[in-house]
Amino acid sequence: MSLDREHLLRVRDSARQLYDMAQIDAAVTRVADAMTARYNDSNPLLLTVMNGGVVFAGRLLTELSFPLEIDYLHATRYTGETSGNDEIQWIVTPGINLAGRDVVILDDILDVGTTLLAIVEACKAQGAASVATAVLVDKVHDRKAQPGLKADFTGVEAEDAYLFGCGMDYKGFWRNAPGIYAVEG
Ligand SMILES: O=P(O)(O)OC[C@H]1O[C@H](OP(=O)(O)OP(=O)(O)O)[C@H](O)[C@@H]1O
Ligand code: HPA
Repeated sequence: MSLDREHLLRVRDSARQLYDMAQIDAAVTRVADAMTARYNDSNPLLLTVMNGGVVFAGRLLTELSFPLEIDYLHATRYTGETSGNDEIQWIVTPGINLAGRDVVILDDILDVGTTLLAIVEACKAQGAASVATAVLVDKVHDRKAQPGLKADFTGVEAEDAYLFGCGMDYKGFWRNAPGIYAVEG
């Protein structure tokens, strides 16, 4: 999507930083430690949800020192907008056979949770032995798809604002922003 450059710069410059990269890296290390405690004796398959999961996955993977495989999928329900559709759209499904595997889904954000729930169900339907979820950010509000819905591994919690940075986009941009930012106004 191409958007007015001035608008994009204004959104970035007026945003409020909620977490800087030092705080993000500390959170990623906590997630890595918790995943190590659970998967140290197995060889899970880590599935990154593109596009948003790319930064989280990149920073997490080198902190894990047990045998693992990676693959990715691309599912979206926001498609460059700031509010989502009820149905998720599958663009790429995992290339590796999930049957009998311990699968861990990696994504940037658990917002309503519709996306993660659909992906978990799809992995179970393909015969995964177990399916866990890991997100960099859990947005705190009472609109979760299921009451009390949580990921198995969570980096940080964030307030109920539209967020960007560390993989999360504002209308397709600023996934590259270093840290987590709340759009103002
Ligand atoms: O919990 P939910 O309310 O379902 O929202 C979370 C999902 O929304 C974003 O993906 P998006 O559809 O924007 O695709 P993207 O990864 O390409 O940004 C994000 O990466 C999560 O996958
Ligand atoms: O706050 C958000 N920011 C970016 N992507 C998202 N996908 C769901 N919620 C968000």
